[in-house]
Amino acid sequence: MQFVSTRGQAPALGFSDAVLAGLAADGGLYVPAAWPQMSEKEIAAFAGRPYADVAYDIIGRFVGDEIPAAKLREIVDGAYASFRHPSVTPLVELEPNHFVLELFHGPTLAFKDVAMQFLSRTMDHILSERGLRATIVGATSGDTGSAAIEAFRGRDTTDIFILHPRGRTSEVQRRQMTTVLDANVHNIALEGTFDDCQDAVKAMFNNHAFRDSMRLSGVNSINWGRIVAQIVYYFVAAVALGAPHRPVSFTVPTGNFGDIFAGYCAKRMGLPISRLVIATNANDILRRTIDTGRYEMQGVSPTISPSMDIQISSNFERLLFESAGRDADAVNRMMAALKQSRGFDLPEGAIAAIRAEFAAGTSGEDETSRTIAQTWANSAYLLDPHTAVGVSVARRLERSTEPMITLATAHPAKFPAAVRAATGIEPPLPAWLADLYGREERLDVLANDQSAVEQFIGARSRAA
Ligand SMILES: Cc1ncc(COP(=O)(O)O)c(C=O)c1O
Ligand SMILES: N[C@@H](CCOP(=O)(O)O)C(=O)O
Repeated sequence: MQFVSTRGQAPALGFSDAVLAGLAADGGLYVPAAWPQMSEKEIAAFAGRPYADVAYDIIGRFVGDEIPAAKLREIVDGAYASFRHPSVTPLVELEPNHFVLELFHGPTLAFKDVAMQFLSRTMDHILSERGLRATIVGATSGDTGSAAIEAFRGRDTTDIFILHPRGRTSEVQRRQMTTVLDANVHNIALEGTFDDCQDAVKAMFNNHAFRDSMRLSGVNSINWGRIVAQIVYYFVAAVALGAPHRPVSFTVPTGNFGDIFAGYCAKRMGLPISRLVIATNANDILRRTIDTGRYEMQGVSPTISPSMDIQISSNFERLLFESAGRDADAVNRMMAALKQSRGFDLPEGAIAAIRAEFAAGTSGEDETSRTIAQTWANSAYLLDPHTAVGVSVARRLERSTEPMITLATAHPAKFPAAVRAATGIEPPLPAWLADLYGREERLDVLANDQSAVEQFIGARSRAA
C-alpha cells in the first residue's frame, strides 16, 4: 500500500516511511492511495473477536508486507495488553440506544493511548531495523503529550520533545507529562495556545534542513500511524451493536479532527455508519464550517474541555482532499488562503460531500457542565468534560432507531475541577497515578519563538 500527500507534491511512500515522515515534505498529510475494502462477511467475522485480533487485521491492511506478520502481531498484542479493561474499549449503555465507547482504559486515561501504544512500538521497530535514531516532536493540549511521553519514555531509538501551551492544560495532564523524568523526554511549556504549539511543530517539519538534520518524526494525528490505529475501535464498537447488518452512528468530541476522521476511514472501508456527528465546544470552527461552508478562524477561548481548544484542525485537510475529489491543487489553494487570510471558502462540491457524511453541533460551557451533572444524577455515570460535549450534542439530535455511540475520549479523573464543579464528586486517580501530585516535575518554559524552540531541540536531541 502506498500513501499520497494531500498537497500532491511529495513522493508517495510506503507505510513505514509515511509513519517516520509524520508530515509530508510538501506540508501535506499522508492518506492511503486507495481505501482497502472490507466485505460484509469480513466485518461480521469480527464479532466476538478480541480487540487485538481486529486491530491486527485492520492495521495489517495498511501495513502490507512492510512489517513481518509475527512482528506486527507482537506490536499489537503488546499495545493492547497495556490497557486495564479486558475489552480494551468497552461500550456502556447510557440511556436507551445511546452508548458511550470508553476509550480511556490505557495508561494515561485518554483515547490517545489506543494509537500511541501502537505507534511507539511500530516506530521503535522501524528505527531499530534501520539502525536509526529519531527526534519526535509533538504539540499537545494535554492528552497527546501525556500518551506520547508514556509510550516513548526510555526508548533508545527516540528523543521526544512535547510542546504544550503553558497554563492551558489541566494539572493532571501537565503532571502526567512533566513528572516523567526519563532522559529521552523533554517537556516544553510554550507561551501561547495549542495552535501556536502546532504551528511550531509544522514549521519545524517545513524547515527541511532542520527536519533532516534532526531526523524529525511526529506523533500528532498528522501522522498516518495514529489514524490507522483509531479506525479499529469504530469497527469493534459497530460490530458489537449489530454491524454490518445494522448501521450505527457516532458522535465524536472533536478538536484536531483525527478521531472523527478515523471514523470516516472506517466508513470508506465499508463499515455501515449512518451519521458521523462532529461535537465541538465553544471553539466551534468546525461546526461553523459545516453550517456556512466557510472555514474562518477566530480567537481560541479556554474552556472546561481544554484538549479541544483548537482552531487549526489539522486533519480537516484530509477530509478536504477526499471531499474535493482528491484535488491536491484545490487543497493547496485552501491552505494558502488559510495562511494568508485566516479563512477560506470550501468549493461547493466539497461542502456538499461533507454535509452528506457529517452533522455537527456545539455544546457551550453551561450545557456541558449541565450534561455532566444530569448524567451523574440520572445514570450515576461520571463524564469527563470532553465526552460531555459529545453526549450533549448527541442528545440534541433527532432520535433514530439506530444505536448512537458517543466516544468517551478521556477519564473524568483527568479533569477533576470541572467534574467537581458539576457534580460535587472528585473522581479519584487510579492506583498507578495516585501519587501524581507528589512527583517531581521537569519542564522548560520557552517563548513562542520558532528559532528558540529549534535551538532548544537541536541542543538536546541525540539524533543529530
Ligand atoms: C479528551 C479529548 N477529547 C477529544 C479530543 C479531540 O480529538 P481530535 O483532536 O482527534 O478531534 C481530544 C484531543 O485531541 C482530547 O484529548
Ligand atoms: N487534543 C489534542 C491535540 C492534539 O491532537 P492530535 O490528536 O493531533 O495529537 C491533545 O490532547 O494534545
